[in-house]
Amino acid sequence: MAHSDTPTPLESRASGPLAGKVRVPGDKSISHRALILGALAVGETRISGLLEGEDVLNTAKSMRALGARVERTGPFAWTVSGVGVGGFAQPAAALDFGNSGTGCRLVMGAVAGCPIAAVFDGDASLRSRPMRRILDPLELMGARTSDIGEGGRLPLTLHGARYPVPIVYKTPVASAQIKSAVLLAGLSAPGITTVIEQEASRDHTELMLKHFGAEISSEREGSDGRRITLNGEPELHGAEIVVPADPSSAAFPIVAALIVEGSDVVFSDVMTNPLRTGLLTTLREMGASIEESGVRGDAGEPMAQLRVRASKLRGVVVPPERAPSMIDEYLVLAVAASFAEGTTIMRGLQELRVKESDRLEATADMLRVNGVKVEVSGDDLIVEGRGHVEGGGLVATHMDHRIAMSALVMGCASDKPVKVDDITFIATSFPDFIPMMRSLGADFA
Ligand SMILES: O=C(O)C1=C[C@@H](OP(=O)(O)O)[C@@H](O)[C@H](O)C1
Ligand SMILES: C=C(OP(=O)(O)O)C(=O)O
Repeated sequence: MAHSDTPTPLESRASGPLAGKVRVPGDKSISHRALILGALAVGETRISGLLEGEDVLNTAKSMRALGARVERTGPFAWTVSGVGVGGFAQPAAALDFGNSGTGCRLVMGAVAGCPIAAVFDGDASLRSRPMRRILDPLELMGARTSDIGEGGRLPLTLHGARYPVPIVYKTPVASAQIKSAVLLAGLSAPGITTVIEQEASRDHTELMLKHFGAEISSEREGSDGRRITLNGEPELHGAEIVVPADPSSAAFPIVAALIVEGSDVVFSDVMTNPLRTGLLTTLREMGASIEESGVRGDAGEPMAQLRVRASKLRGVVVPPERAPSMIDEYLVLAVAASFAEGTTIMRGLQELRVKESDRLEATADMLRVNGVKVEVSGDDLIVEGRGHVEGGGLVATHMDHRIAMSALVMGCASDKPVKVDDITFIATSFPDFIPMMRSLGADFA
């Protein structure tokens, strides 16, 4: 683990209006994929705006361990010289993905198509997360596992397939990590690999594979789903990647700006891929003032400038089919809902239970210790907003960056300060969160 193992607490107190213009760090999903596809391509990939958070740095290390040349050439600027599809070398030591589900699961897919064996491991949070959902399809494609933890968990050894077979795979849950693992393994399989999802999940892997020269197409399946087909054994060519700002990171200062009276904050280059904008849709339904301008695109990924002004929010019902497009944003949405007038019901949140922590319970606890009335009913989260939050609680972050950031955002506008027990995991996805929030006017001490 790169960060200190000693927990570092922090307190967030009500501040004056937040104001300024910021660019939050590069998108985490796109950053992982740029490194992995760069490593599987022939030639050089130049990445600008890479997220230099611990999750992504662990993926960079794993790509080096698998034989790619990965170099940092300047702030957020990286080059990768790849080994070609199927060309990974046997790593000398275990691959440690720290806290990162995405890094671990996508690299499992990439390794599954190469005739090598690699040990996958991570921290206590990652060791508690389910891996069967990834291993099941990879085994159908010819990979095998040994020395595997109880219940199909880390650590485990993955033996890639010598002759990978293409499959048609229907994902059991909407998960871009499962879809991406199958597609990355499918790169080494002769013929067509198909992934069918009942509800579309983020499509960054598909867009980036196309950008690197793969033949991949996607059509609608049912009302919300997709059928993705990939032609195996392509030659991927090194590419230029500009990583837009991460909407899942922007979510924290966006909610802070909405709840702190008088705030007016501008966010540049925020990725607005429609499969990631469920939070913006929901906040607008709640009455949030979020103006979008200067929409443009790069390699199929749209981005825009967002201007967010403090707003009176009201409770809403968030339908379950919206979950894939805002799966990492429910924690901070629950904070916004606590400051709204009226009840917010968020439906269909079962996937929150298998993230860095059980986010359904941890979110409810975070609100409860700060005096908010909240209920978990099956897989739904119900928050009673009263227009203000009492605060005064100590929030347990459970090795989860998004709990830590959500609680600190809550303290920006609560009546009494909110304290978190440990901020160290924020470095996994948003290393500059604390200085950036302070630059906008937040009072963290
Ligand atoms: O593919 C990705 O980059 C991600 C997919 C999501 O996970 P699931 O695929 O498990 O839903 C999300 O929670 C994670 O932060 C990033
Ligand atoms: C769920 C998350 O990430 P991962 O699955 O990559 O650990 C997250 O960043 O909220």
